[in-house]
Amino acid sequence: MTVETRLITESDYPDWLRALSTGFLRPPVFTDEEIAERRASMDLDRVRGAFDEGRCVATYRSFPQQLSTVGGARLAASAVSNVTVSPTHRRRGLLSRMMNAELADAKERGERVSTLIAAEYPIYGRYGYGPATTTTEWSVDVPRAGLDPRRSGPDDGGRVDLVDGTDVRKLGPELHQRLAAAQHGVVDRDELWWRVNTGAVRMPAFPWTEPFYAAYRAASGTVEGLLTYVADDKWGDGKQPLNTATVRDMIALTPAAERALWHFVCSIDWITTVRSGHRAPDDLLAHLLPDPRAARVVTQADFLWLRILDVPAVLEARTYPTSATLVLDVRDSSSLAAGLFRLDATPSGTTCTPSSQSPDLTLDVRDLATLYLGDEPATRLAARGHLDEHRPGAAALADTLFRTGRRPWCPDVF
Ligand SMILES: CC(=O)SCCNC(=O)CCNC(=O)[C@H](O)C(C)(C)COP(=O)(O)OP(=O)(O)OC[C@H]1O[C@@H](n2cnc3c(N)ncnc32)[C@H](O)[C@@H]1OP(=O)(O)O
Repeated sequence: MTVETRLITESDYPDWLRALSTGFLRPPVFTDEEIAERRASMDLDRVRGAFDEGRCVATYRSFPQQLSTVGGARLAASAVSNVTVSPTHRRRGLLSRMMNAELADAKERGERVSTLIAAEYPIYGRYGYGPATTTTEWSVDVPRAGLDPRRSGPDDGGRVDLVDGTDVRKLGPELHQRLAAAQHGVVDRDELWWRVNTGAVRMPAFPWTEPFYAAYRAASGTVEGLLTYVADDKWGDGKQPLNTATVRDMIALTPAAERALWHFVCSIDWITTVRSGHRAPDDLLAHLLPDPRAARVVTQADFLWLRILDVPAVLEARTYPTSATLVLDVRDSSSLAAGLFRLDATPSGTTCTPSSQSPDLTLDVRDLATLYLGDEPATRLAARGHLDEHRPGAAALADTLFRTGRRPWCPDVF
């Protein structure tokens, strides 16, 4: 049986969407309106499929993305999404064919990294991707948190106001730009993201529940935070409220905003549980509660995966807290990014160039991805057997160079 993998054409698109839903175990039916809406957001030059006797049996898409690195610079990324192979055609190498073609194209286009959110951990390491951020979700037992039940609002001169989706579409993009400049690991959100996530565009495959939105304004009058949450209207047999508030999105540009919005959602009458949604592992939430043990971690897992395509460009793009030199031997089974590189880092600027010196550290390109945004120290990678140290102290030096004060965080699934 010959199965062809290729970029799709306009006429393939409805069948491609059907295959995508089939692979994600969602009902494979679409209205004409949904087909048109989804088609408008896709650049067919970056949409691949596999075809068997004319029927689409695998899907794969990439789109241009900006990834915030340490220090606030944005890296041109190729974001990979919509990866499926129909259950009739699994484990015949279709994903590998589409992935290898797309990574070569991304490198050719000059994209520095490829990014994705992995459905399952074992899939993408073989293609040079490594987990680069961690996601944490907390469940807060509100009655145990110890917040003052008489609390009526922020005590810092700021205020929290309920707003609507139109306000969020106006306020959100600028707040998100500021978040992206301050927080490494953040990926950009386009206009469609804001429309879909405020209900302005609705897709039958993703039933919409209108959420509540709240904005925090500092005493200066500047909006510094936005919160989106839903509640489930649950009551106990004894007529006690047992509502869970689930946070869909929270942007907090300052610790004051973070504090005000967490305290707000944990103080809403009838809410006895708060689910935090995808947060950074070092989110302040637990420690903003008088009793931090009221916040229990319910999810802790890898989140954003990175595939470095251009080692010098990527290493030069981020900032480093101190001056040091390291020679890295980067291994890459596909040869897209392999090489020996000398990193001369300083707080005011960094160069990374091919080198012929003997290496201080050897690591696979996927482990460089895990090191890159500062989520995992080099010494821990060495302890796990993922990094070889050739010069004593080199791994500890890499810790100093790559670690960051706050952990990287990617708020979005894509
Ligand atoms: C970014 C995203 O979109 S994440 C979403 C990914 N999609 C899904 O999880 C949907 C359900 N799963 C699928 O559609 C498919 O199983 C896919 C896309 C994950 C894999 O597609 P396949 O065509 O079966 O993969 P392919 O045959 O190219 O496999 C390549 C290698 O990866 C391995 N592999 C593939 N999928 C998995 C998996 N889920 N777990 C472990 N190993 C896997 C294969 O065994 C093979 O290993 P080998 O090189 O040692 O022989």
